[in-house]
Amino acid sequence: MERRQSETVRAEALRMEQSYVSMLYERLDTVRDRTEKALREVLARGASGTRQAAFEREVAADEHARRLSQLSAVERGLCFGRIDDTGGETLYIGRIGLRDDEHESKLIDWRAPAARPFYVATPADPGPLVRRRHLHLRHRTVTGIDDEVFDLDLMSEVDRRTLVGEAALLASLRRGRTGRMGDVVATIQTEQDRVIRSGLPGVLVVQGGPGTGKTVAALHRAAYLLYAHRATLERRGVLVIGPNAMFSRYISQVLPSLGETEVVLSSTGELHPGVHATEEDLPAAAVVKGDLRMAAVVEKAVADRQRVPPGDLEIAVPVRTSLRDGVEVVVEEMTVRMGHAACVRARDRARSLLRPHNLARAAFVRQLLDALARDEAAQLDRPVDEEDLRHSAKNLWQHRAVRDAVDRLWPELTPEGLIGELLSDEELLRSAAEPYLTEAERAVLLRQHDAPWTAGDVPLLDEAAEFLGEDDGPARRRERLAERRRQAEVTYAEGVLAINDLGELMAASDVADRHRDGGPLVTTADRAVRDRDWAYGHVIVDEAQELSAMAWRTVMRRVPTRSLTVVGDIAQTGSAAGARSWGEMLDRYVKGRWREERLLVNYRTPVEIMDVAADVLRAVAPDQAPPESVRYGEAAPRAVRAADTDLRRLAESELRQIGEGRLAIVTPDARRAEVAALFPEVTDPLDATVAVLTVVQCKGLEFDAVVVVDPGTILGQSAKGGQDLYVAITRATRRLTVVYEGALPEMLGRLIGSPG
Ligand SMILES: Nc1ncnc2c1ncn2[C@@H]1O[C@H](COP(=O)(O)OP(=O)(O)OP(=O)(O)O)[C@@H](O)[C@H]1O
Repeated sequence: MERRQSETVRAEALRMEQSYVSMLYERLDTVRDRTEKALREVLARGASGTRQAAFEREVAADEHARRLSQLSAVERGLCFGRIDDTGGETLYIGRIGLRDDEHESKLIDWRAPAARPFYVATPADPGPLVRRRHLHLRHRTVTGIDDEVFDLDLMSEVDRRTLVGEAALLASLRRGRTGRMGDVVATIQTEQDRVIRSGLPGVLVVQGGPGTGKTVAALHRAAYLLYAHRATLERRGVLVIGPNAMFSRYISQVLPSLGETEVVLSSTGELHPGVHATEEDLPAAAVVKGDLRMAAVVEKAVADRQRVPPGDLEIAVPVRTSLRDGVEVVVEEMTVRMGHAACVRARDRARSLLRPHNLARAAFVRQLLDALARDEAAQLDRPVDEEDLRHSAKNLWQHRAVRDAVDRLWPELTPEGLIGELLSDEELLRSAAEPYLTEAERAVLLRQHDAPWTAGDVPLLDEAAEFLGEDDGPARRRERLAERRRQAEVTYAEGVLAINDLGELMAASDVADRHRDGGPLVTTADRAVRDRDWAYGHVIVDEAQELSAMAWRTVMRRVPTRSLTVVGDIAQTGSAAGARSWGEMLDRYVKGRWREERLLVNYRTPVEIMDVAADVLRAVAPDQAPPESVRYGEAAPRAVRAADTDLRRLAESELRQIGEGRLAIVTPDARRAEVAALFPEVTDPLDATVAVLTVVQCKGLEFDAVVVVDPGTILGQSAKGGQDLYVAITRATRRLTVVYEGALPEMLGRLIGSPG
């Protein structure tokens, strides 16, 4: 009887919520229709008219198009929560804010201050709330509700619980993995909310064990910051740096699902425009490349390319040429000279300008040509007035031999050219590195000329770019011209915005950038990725424990304001050049000015699997505490002997167990190819049902079931092998199998009951 009554109450509540949610979707449709209509009208106005009219049309079209894509992005799960407070007020929380025609608020954006109680109320500290309700939607239908009633009389029973919306959270955690991270806007937890809404300025470090939602919280933080500081961030942009391109793809859908499409996702191997470094260095090379001494090595490598000849500079140049059969041939040559001491002076003077190498080159060339022209005039017994000298210098510059000589002495260099040659030429490397690196350290850097770029090369390329500067040739001139044109557009845009009273809503420079020359629209994100010197408004670094000291220099250059979110786990550091503490990497830049938030709850890995991981952590990093899991799993983790195991069969049976989910097989680096060959159908690991990955590759990802192959070799493959095993084990959301060779490592003893 009582049960039937509560079912009736529930059905009534569902009906009520459905009617509210239907109203919200109707409203969304209306706003979408209006925006679409406005866009169509603007486009229908055609391309004719004054420059101002064309400009206004472009601005309006772009704004409508952006709004439209945002409105489409929020279709799924538009509204997910409701709060009722002690004053009798009810608010609905959703992906965006919606108002009715009377301007009354119908849906609160999750990022608005008014939505905050939804995320921070706990039974122990409910704030003004009497109830929090989670709404579950399938398409536009309300399929369920979860209530938490903050009834003070019941507090003693529940006040130990700190999970927000526990039922909704657990339902979300139990879902099978899709290969792409999803947003968690409906179930953000209080400790994560603190991270997400922490202020924009300064450096926030988010330290937390595996599965504590560091990545997902950092991405929601990006969306929050864009909402709360749109004026600042839309112009300068937000950059999210992950460990590799696969990780960037893994997280790529979170921000669009929150209606934010303009955040730049990059990886440490892609921070230097034009280079996509996918390879990893061996640990010994990674350590040397990541060391700050490499900045001095690169500086010396540049200085080494500013040469003087061992004696006088002598260049044979044609004096007379004639045409034979239409081909110009040299009939007389002369040798023009510049004394050794003068060469040294020219080099030192060019260096003393303290300009980057490619920019100082012009000064060196000028002095060289001047000296050669004087010598030429003296030999030909010509008078030397300034005008003549300029003329003969210009003539000399036309000669191939002169240009070749200059290129030998002070070549125009690209970062790729400089670093590529430095690392593959024993002599260049010895000269640049001898003062700073030992012979053994130099030896590990040396590699083949055509070796692919590694992630560890990228900070070196970036460093080189600093010392080389852009060349002052045609590219630079084009750039200056473009900048002047841009300035003119900004002035023009300011005028247009003032006339139309839009000045407060849009920055003229943004408008000018997006509508310049009627060419393709250029977003902040587009411009930022292409520009090495771009200064972002905020940078989020994920898996930040892996960055070397040199990589931090590269990151810091991208954000002169030092507004950063640094996300990672010191206990998971796998790179030999990575961080042992946050202070070690950050104090150099922001000593005493970085703040830390800790995330302590693991939402990914069930208790039974986390117990195994905790044993590993205790053995390899006893000073680090593992996070606490929020739920129990469905199957006990197990260990099986490799000798008794057919990996393909094991994979098939795991896949049967997890149904729709995904399986990862994590192998030692040296065994990946051999294991991957057993699963030839695997293409993109993110889309495959079976992904065969090394530990580096699986970092940051998660899978319903994980098979760890040969843990003994993983443990031994580097000084951080223990951390690697910890990472591998904590990728599992439901099932873990360890396939071991010989004896099971002692730290995994729990898997077969007793150690040994
Ligand atoms: N509040 C939440 N609601 C629902 N799911 C959550 C929540 N927080 C985290 N998760 C889920 O937990 C899993 C782990 O999150 P995430 O990958 O962000 O953790 P992490 O701390 O970055 O882990 P790692 O250090 O191992 O890479 C993800 O599936 C994420 O969606």
